[in-house]
Amino acid sequence: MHSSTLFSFGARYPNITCRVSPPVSPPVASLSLPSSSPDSLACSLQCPHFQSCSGCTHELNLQRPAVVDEASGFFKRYGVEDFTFDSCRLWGWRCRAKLAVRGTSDNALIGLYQEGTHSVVDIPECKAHHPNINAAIELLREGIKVFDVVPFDEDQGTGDLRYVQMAVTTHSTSLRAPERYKNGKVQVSLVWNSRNEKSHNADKLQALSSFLWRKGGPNCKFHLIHSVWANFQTSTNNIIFGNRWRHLLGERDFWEHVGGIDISLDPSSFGQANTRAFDSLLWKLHKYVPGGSSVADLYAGAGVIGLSLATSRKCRQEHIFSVKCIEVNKEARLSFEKTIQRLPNSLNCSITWHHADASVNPLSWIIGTDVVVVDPPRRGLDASLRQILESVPSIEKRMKSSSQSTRSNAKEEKRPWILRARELSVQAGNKLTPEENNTLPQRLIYISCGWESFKEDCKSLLSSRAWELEKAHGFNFFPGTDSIEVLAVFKRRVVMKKKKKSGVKKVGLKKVRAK
Ligand SMILES: C[S@@+](CC[C@H](N)C(=O)[O-])C[C@H]1O[C@@H](n2cnc3c(N)ncnc32)[C@H](O)[C@@H]1O
Repeated sequence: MHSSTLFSFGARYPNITCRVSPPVSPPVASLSLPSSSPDSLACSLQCPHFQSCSGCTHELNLQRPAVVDEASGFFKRYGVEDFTFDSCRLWGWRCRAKLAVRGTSDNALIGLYQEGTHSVVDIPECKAHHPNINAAIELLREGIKVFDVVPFDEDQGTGDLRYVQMAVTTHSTSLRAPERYKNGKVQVSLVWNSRNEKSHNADKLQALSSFLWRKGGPNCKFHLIHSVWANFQTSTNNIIFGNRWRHLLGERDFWEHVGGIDISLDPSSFGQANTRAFDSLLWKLHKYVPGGSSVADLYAGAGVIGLSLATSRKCRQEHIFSVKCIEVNKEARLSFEKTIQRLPNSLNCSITWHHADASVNPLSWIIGTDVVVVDPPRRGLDASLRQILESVPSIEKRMKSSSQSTRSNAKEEKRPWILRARELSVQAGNKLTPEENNTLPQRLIYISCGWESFKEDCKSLLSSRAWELEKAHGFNFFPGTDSIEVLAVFKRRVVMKKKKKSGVKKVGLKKVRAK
């Protein structure tokens, strides 16, 4: 029997309830719905901006993007028969949005680019956004008008406000659990077209942020705004954020609760847009990391995956666990440092975060671990890391045959990038970093938001014969698109030892016979 998931969403959304049966058995393909079936209409986007906005590409069957069938077939070919897909929340799932601000102060356009253009489409009724993001956008629009804030003009490089990032926190322990999601509060980051807060248009920035706080802050009937930040960016390229951030109003720290831990996310660090789906993925992930493992979390961001694993119950029972997080964006360190302050004191585990590029000498990060978790950007694994993962059996063989341990090599480490990464590391947990040993991972967990690059990486890893696929799960991280998040579990391939040709015995036998 299939278990069912019930979806519904609040007042601003079409009053639709959609019942979905996750395909466990019979196989996924046989459960796919024809595109015109009543179910596919029931789970349709119903967004007035569909087609003009580039955010969503698929209007029907939100509960089951077409790529799920492809993924199911792909995994089946590689031996995983029981691929599962978690449909998650279908509307109002996006808790983090970066939106361009263009047009005029009287008629500001706040939204995404039209596909293939630099024309911004206003999306006040976006069905993917958490409803409070839409409410905050309306407040912002009003403020832009009242204070004559000039939206950015890309051609001229003029104007005040370039982009806005809206991030929703649903972590409010003063509310009952079912109330928390819909009462999420919005952290607003205004990307201001100036070098700093002393520029000529700074008074408008102050006025706009005070307006947002006055109209949406804690003294309002509905407390909508969590905080207001400014980011200063004057560059002419397409990079959204500049390097300078200023906290203007409201709470400085932004907390969310996923995978069993409170996580702090600064506006400058990477955060998953679909908070609830990410939570489901993390709980599933816990199952695949045995207690007592040493884990490398590569492409770690603020270390959410590694820290969630470190606090999983298994770890606390077994008391031997280490987690190394490797991340190239140094801004994420601050969020990691705040998050570890809320971890349980009793955590008997070594946890480190390293500011490093996982593609540079990747062996140094995976050596001494049992489990490697990778969560790369959409483009997939860096080639150097993939090659090292594929060479794990031969490296292991070489290490076994060599009497010199890599640990003694590590003592004399002189490579500047490794030394720099060690200097910039942060340590947490009651345990000191365990002595490095020469173990190499037995399990690889690949979390992917880029299906096409994942397929290539997966085929390459499997054809190296170092790994085999054990399990695979999909999560509906981006309803309205044909993208999914994949959690794939690989284990080291067991190489059957060839039977020794018993040459000597045969010779012996022959000899016996000869006698
Ligand atoms: C998809 S995000 C995942 C972040 C984190 N695992 C999470 O769920 O919050 C990918 C992360 O990889 C980082 N990254 C990209 N290239 C990297 C590299 N070569 N080495 C280390 N980190 C990298 C990015 O800065 C980003 O934080």
